[in-house]
Amino acid sequence: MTPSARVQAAIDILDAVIAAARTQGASADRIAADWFRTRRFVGSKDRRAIRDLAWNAIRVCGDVPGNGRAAMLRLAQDDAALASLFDGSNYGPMAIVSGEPVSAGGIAPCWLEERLAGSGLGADEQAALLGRAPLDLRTNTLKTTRDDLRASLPVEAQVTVAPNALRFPSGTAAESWPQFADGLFEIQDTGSQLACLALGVQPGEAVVDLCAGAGGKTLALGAALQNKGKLLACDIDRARLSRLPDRAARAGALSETRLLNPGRELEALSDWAGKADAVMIDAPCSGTGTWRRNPEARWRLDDKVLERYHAMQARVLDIGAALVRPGGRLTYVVCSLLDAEGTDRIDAFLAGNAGWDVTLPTLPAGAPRGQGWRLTPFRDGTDGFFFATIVRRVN
Ligand SMILES: C[S@@+](CC[C@H](N)C(=O)[O-])C[C@H]1O[C@@H](n2cnc3c(N)ncnc32)[C@H](O)[C@@H]1O
Repeated sequence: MTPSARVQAAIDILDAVIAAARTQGASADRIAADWFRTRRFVGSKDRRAIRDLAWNAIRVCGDVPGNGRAAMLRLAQDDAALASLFDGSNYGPMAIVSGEPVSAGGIAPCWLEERLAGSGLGADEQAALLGRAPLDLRTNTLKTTRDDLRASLPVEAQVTVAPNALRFPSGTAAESWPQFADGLFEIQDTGSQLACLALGVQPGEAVVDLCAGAGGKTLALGAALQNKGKLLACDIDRARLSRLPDRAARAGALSETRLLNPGRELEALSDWAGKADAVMIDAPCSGTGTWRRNPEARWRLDDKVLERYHAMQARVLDIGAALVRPGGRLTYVVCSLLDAEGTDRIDAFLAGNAGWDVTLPTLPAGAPRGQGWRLTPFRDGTDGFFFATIVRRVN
């Protein structure tokens, strides 16, 4: 493909991403994957270049752009080489017309930038939300050690502050390595690994991962249990949860999965009521802490969407709390840095439920925020997370 044709391809993908953002349709990742699947003639170098162009354009447009061309023109404003590719050549974008619409820049829609600022995130912190994330993996300590894994890998790795983490440049194809097929590691951000450590799981405990999804955190909890004890992974999403058993088998992690009926979750969990030593609640959230990976997610948010998340967060907290034994604990996690989804949810829970105490984790990164702990891309070099651990009093 010519460089100009790559730009037009990125504009076409952007048009689809923008339409999907307006209608809560497919994610940008999904859209790009579908686009490339139906154009097998596009080689891997072209794919990478097209994707980089589209994602960079998404990053520089704070609010939903009018269309893909206006978004790409925003990127081209600070990049003369890119602007010169608007040359009207075959398969390339039409030449730039003076005065044509260019999307506004920014970190996020204005209302959302205000909420981030109100949640204690200054300009540097906000800008870092849109950086490029490295690729982190978690050594599966059920099968190997971090040092042995590191020595066996084809690419040089850095260690991070999480005890089992290794870090590689963005775009590293770690899932193609044989060590992945052998279950020696999982792809997991350092922040997510630290959030799992906050639950302090010990071998022999009875642990529930209430919002397990496809099991990213479940597998880390299973490794902490050393397969001694009980681990139950639940979710209301059949498709996500159904991916867990194969992953657990590859990792050699013992866990039971249980699909919950939305609105009737506790009926299916009656055997666990008041019995769990530890409950992980990786709650559904806006994902403001993962914009490095999904920058278009900020175009999908509005107050209604946020309110839906708040209701879901309150609900999973109530369900999880009902499972904790006296003296047991619960860690509430969101990959969002908005206080409304983090410390405010814990405040609301504690205001409505007597008999719980907050405990702060001891971790090698992050800092206290309200009733919990916060990790940020700018300060900690991880995805953005808030988590809080609360302990149920014995009487
Ligand atoms: C942030 S995702 C979990 C990601 C997963 N823990 C991981 O580490 O990959 C939140 C999950 O909560 C689930 N969820 C939402 N409401 C729920 C409910 N009432 N009970 C259980 N799971 C729920 C969603 O289906 C979604 O999979």
